[in-house]
Amino acid sequence: RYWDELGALYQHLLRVTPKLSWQSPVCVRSTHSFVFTNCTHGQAESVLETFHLYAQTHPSLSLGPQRGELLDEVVRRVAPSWTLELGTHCGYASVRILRLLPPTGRLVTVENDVTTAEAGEEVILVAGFKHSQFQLMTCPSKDAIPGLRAHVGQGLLQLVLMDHEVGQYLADLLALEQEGLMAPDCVLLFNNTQLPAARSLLQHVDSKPECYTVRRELHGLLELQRHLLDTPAPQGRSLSE
Ligand SMILES: C[S@@+](CC[C@H](N)C(=O)[O-])C[C@H]1O[C@@H](n2cnc3c(N)ncnc32)[C@H](O)[C@@H]1O
Repeated sequence: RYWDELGALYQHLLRVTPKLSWQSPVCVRSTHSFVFTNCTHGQAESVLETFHLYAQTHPSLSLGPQRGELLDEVVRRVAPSWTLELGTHCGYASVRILRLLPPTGRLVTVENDVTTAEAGEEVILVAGFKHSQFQLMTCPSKDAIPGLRAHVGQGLLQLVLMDHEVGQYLADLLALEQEGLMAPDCVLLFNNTQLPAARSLLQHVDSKPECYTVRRELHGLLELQRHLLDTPAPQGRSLSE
């Protein structure tokens, strides 16, 4: 029951303790090899179950089943044509998203670590998805976002999941706005918003009630709804309440 919290703490430690960062590739290789060896290839549900099995005995950076179910609910509701994920890791959330997309739905997922990106891409392919359904960009999010307009088109992102470096969330949200990438009613999910590094994002959202409504914040996963330009802002709650 505490693995999700341990995962968030582990991720936080990796960020604030550079000496520990050597453990990150070890975690990636071990996650990837466990999933690759034990799942039924071509079956997305089996890939997800194997991630869960791994997380029962190892710290994991994957979104996990609890937050994963919230993600599923959002993907089903939004049925997005274009989804952006920042922070692919071993492909757990990518697989969750891809298995629920409508037939024409596409996922762009961004991972800045080369070894991790290769592992994540292999897991997504092993789950049975094709390069025509997803694109993995291997670069920091701040470099990926400016090039996305040519790929995705203006105002077409309907779902964004930020699950990378929490301190980067606000800068990336502002960049998505500046590039005009999000649809007017785009839904945004931010993982680990309980961490202190998310404070600037939460303050920004609180200061822009005319732009964003907080739909909910559960298990550290914050869901925001961008407002349609021609409709009044729905009544949301303040994050500082
Ligand atoms: C918590 S893990 C993502 C978990 C993944 N969404 C899942 O559910 O399996 C965070 C990942 O973000 C990557 N990352 C961190 N900062 C990044 C950045 N600025 N741009 C792109 N990727 C980043 C890390 O290398 C790591 O693999």
